Amino acid sequence: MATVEASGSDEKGRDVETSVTYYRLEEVAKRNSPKEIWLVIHGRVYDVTRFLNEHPGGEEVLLEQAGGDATESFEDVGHSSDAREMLKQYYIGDVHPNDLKPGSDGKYSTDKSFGEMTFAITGFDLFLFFKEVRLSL
Ligand code: HEM
Repeated sequence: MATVEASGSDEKGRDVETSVTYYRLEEVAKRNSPKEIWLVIHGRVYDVTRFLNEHPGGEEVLLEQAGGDATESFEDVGHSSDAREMLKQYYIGDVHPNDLKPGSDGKYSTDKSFGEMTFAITGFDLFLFFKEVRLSL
């Protein structure tokens, strides 16, 4: 874990101070039991321990993802904007830059979500390609 602090001024010249805590994936991976559950979603780390009993989708799905990258399963469900807003309450920091890779969409993500995202894009590209071929025959 490392906390980086930065200060500067915004576009209106006001002083701004910010800090972000970085977690290595191996630290996140240890928080994988009902006693303590952390998840990674889009390169951010969330401590969802106190959310376990409140999650409308149940605790089982959170436990399955505990300690790992839940980006794909979070997106697959098609969570509402309310659900995305709720994420803020559980945010504790970002994944350490050394554990992130750039994706083809220009965004950084962990190896796991990167790999799956690349596959999804390739699969869809192929689908479009074959549709195109069929249409042109
Ligand atoms: C901190 C992370 C999460 C938050 C804040 C969250 C929040 C919510 C909320 C508010 C709902 C109600 C429906 C909606 O508003 O979209 C919901 C439903 C659900 N969530 Fe999550 N969720 C999180 C993570 C996950 C993960 C990692 C999974 C993994 C599969 C998951 C699976 C589901 C399912 C299956 C439902 C039920 C959908 C339905 O019955 O229509 N959620 N979640």
